[in-house]
Amino acid sequence: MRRVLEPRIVLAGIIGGLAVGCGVFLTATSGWLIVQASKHPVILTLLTAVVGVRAFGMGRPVFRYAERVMSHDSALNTLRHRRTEVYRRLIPLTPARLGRRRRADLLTGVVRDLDDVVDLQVRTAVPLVATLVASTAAVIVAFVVAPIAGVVLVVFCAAAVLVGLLDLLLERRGQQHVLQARGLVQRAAHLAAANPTELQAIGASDEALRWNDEAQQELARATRSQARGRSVGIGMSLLLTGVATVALAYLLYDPVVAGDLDTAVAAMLVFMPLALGDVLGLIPDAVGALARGRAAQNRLGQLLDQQSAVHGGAADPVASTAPSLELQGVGASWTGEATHLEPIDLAVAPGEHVTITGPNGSGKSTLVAVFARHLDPASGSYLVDGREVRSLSLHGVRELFAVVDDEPHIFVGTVRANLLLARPDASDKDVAGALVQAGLGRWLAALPDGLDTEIGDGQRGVSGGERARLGIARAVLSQRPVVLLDEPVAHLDTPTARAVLDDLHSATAGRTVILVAHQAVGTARADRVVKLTNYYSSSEHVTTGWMS
Ligand SMILES: Nc1ncnc2c1ncn2[C@@H]1O[C@H](COP(=O)(O)OP(=O)(O)OP(=O)(O)O)[C@@H](O)[C@H]1O
Repeated sequence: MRRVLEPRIVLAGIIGGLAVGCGVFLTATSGWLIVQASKHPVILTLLTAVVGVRAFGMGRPVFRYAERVMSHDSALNTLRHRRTEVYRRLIPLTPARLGRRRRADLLTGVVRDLDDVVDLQVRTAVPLVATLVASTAAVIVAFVVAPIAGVVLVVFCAAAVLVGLLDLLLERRGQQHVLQARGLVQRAAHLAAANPTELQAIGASDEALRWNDEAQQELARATRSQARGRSVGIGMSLLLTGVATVALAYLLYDPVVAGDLDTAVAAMLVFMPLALGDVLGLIPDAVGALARGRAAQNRLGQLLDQQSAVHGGAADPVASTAPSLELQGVGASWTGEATHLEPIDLAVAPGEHVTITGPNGSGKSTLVAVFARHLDPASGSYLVDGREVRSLSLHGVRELFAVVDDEPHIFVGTVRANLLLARPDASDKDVAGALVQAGLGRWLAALPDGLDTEIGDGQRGVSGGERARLGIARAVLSQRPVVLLDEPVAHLDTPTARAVLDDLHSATAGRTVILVAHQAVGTARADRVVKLTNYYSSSEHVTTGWMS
């Protein structure tokens, strides 16, 4: 709450209160002016009210503008800091604590949640402070002019707050339903869009479309029910405004209650609930944003409050060229409960090219995660250049490794920008050299704008083989001494996979390579093949005849 109600946001709320207050007093003064004018008084009597109407009329947009500038400036500033903080807290959790959600989905969810959290300032705090300021000012004026009008306005405001609480309750319930339905739509759409050929092959296209239809219908139902909740809130606010206006008119025109109150002043007071109705009408939207923001805050808390799966020390690794890597009885677990990598002894010499094979689920990717420092060993020792890895700085050790997975991400942007992620200060010559080494020389030569060619979603298509090679080119460009590859050719046909791996071994001569691949294609040019099994507590080593 302290982070939402920052001083600048409170100030913006007060300025917003002046803006909506101007609106309330503009309506009220207009009421006085119309009734007073109907009595044909001396024109000077009306001048003060005319000046008031002009001042309130001009004050409203000026204060509104000032409030918008200040609140948005503050919220964007908060967003900048919170995003940096969230990314800083996400990095140590990657990948072990992020579950099996696709990274893009996770990031989209985090960004959306963060927007909702920061919206608490602009969409909840500012309107609520503004409503409080304007309604307090209106109630005080009403009390001073005619206490009975003050009482009616207090009851009106209290009832509006109760309606706001009811809105919050309905909004919270609807929110949950909408989020579940949105998740369902996302999963169904992703299934159909990402696997059209596979679905066709197993004759499940119609079933996938039906699932999409059902998910959309569920989302429509959830959205309709949420909108119904909101409209109940808005309808009740309007009803309250009507009741308060009629009640005030009835009371103020009753001489027993109002005494000898001037009719023009009575008109001014009767207009007040109408004008306040507009102000209190901000409450349903504000509580909607409050429910969304709180739910987003909880989700982010659950994600970010997790303990990191890796812990490093303070010492820097000294290796600038390929380090020696050694696992002594290293086992690992993603969850801390089951064992996902049986204890293994494995020493990798500097510059050695090792291929890891084994059946599905034998822990090949887990082994890569341990090497890359994405996961701490659950048992045994992992030594880098003979030093226990947990005594070395996490950042320093991670900098030794270039990691390539089975689906290297192609960002929307130029070929150059996609490569420079690996080494931002690389020259065009280095970038082109890395592409040539990864077997993309002819591809680069055929690109219409060379390194400036746009690739990624909706841009120039990149085939599976080209994508795998782009991942390898990034690893080559990074100049990191150890390259870890987790099934980089998993989605390629055998001849293409062989060609890609051939280029990989040539491009990384002199560097250490640890490659997870299938026996059929990944072993030909490796110095050594290590086979993991599900059943034994040690790995089986097969040495091939080929040496780099
Ligand atoms: N991020 C993760 N979170 C939780 N469990 C995981 C995670 N990654 C892998 N596992 C579990 O660890 C075990 C070993 O999986 P791993 O992916 O390392 O095997 P693999 O040999 O690479 O399998 P595959 O050939 O199918 O890729 C499996 O039981 C898997 O469910």
